[in-house]
Amino acid sequence: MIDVIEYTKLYGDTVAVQSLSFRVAPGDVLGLVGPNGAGKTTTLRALAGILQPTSGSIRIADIDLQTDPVAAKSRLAFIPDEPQLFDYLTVTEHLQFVARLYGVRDAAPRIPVLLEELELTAKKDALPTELSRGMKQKLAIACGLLHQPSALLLDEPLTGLDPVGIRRMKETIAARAREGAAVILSSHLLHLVEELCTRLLVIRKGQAVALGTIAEIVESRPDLAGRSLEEMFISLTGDDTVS
Ligand SMILES: Nc1ncnc2c1ncn2[C@@H]1O[C@H](COP(=O)(O)OP(=O)(O)OP(=O)(O)O)[C@@H](O)[C@H]1O
Repeated sequence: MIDVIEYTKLYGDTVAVQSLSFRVAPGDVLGLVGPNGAGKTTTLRALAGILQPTSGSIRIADIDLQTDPVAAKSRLAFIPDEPQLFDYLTVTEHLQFVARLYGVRDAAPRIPVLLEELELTAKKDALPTELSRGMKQKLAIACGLLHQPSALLLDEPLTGLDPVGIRRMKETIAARAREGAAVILSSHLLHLVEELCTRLLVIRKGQAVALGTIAEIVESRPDLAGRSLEEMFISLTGDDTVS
């Protein structure tokens, strides 16, 4: 479960996110969408405990991220759009290191299964410099999944993946939701969002302009009925939505 209550983040005078409140239940995949600069990355970094809120609070699996950050962070995984890897650790060593950090007891049998799921078995002894962009992305995701997080935060997870990799990544994300993770996925790829997400949060200029299933959003905005998600996005994030 992910709970965001009146979250606000200012960078100096810039309001990046304003009074954002939403909940992601176990098994839900929330699509976080909005134009460039809308506040998506700021929101994900806040949920990962990297950015302190200016005001408001965030709870991960019912644990307050500000008052008990270590416990809350141990229940989540944040996979940023640019994979952050260690230059001198191989693929397998990355996973072994993460297993130690998170105290994963059954890492030894789980690592080969994850490597296979993410098509990295052949590269298990490779260093990051020997991996393609897509392989680095897959390794970052494998590291995030190893401790079976209750909350999974993904920023543009398909960047750099080939068509087979994209299909497998979608299956990987959907499988984690089926197993009970609360997933937030930020992407500009609206077809991915439409396929994978059970609910949408559309933000613009740091404010929520729509939240719910597509049916719920259409119910509150009947003018959007029959429109494609792309048309809905353009209409919801257009200049007349937020003053
Ligand atoms: N470190 C920072 N210092 C100052 N302003 C920032 C900082 N990071 C982001 N911002 C500002 O906060 C706002 C939200 O940025 P954010 O990166 O969250 O947007 P985004 O929705 O992820 O955009 P994109 O789709 O382009 O990745 C923007 O106005 C941006 O310029």
